[in-house]
Amino acid sequence: MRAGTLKSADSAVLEICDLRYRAGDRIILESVDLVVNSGESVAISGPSGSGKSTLLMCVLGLLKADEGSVLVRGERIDRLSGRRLLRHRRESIGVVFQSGELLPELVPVENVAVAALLAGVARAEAFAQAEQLLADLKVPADAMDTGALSGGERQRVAVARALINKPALLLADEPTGALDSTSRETVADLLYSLPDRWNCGLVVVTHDHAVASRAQRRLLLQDGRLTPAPAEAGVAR
Ligand SMILES: Nc1ncnc2c1ncn2[C@@H]1O[C@H](COP(=O)(O)OP(=O)(O)OP(=O)(O)O)[C@@H](O)[C@H]1O
Repeated sequence: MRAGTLKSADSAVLEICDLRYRAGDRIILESVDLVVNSGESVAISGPSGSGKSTLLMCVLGLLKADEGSVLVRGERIDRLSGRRLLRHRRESIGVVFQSGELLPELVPVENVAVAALLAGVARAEAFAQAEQLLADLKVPADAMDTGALSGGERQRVAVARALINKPALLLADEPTGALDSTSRETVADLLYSLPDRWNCGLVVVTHDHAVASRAQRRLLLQDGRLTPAPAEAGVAR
């Protein structure tokens, strides 16, 4: 067993145990517990400032919590740093942000392939995989720059980029926040189809009740704790 690896349930891709995070004298995460299995979708809602992005940053290993543990695919990501952290993140986690974080002057296939290239995949293979994914997600691969695509198309490119390294865990932070209602539906359809199709675990942070309600489990982050969301959670901002 490698250092920092604990034996965990076979299907658990994310295990957070008693996570506590404090910023100055303010407690952001009081005690957060969460297990996400492969093939499962979880939506997290909560008031603005409740710590949702902080929680995702802890899962990515970008913020170190004061106490508690975060295992991604059985490995203590909270104990990794430097290249080992980078590699575990690249190999295990895909991320979709609201803004897409794409380079507008590149065509979609370049934006997607770059994530595979960074993970060490050979150029021809990276481009072939990117083209396949974009065809699967019905986005033109190289007809125009990414910046010229619609918001929904750009978000599908962002999903393709998050998927290209076949992550066990997919994190989406407000993935539909910048979209109109039609594109929102399309992107939500796509995201929620992924746990089944790719057998990944999906965590969606969203204020959108309609998007949250499609997850298998809906949770509310409030007062530093995750609890099952009441029916109306996700509306509050
Ligand atoms: N280094 C820091 N020092 C002080 N406060 C911080 C620090 N980092 C984060 N915070 C505070 O922690 C709180 C949680 O922020 P976070 O972005 O995680 O909330 P959020 O639930 O994602 O909010 P939103 O829904 O508005 O995106 C905020 O009040 C933020 O100002």
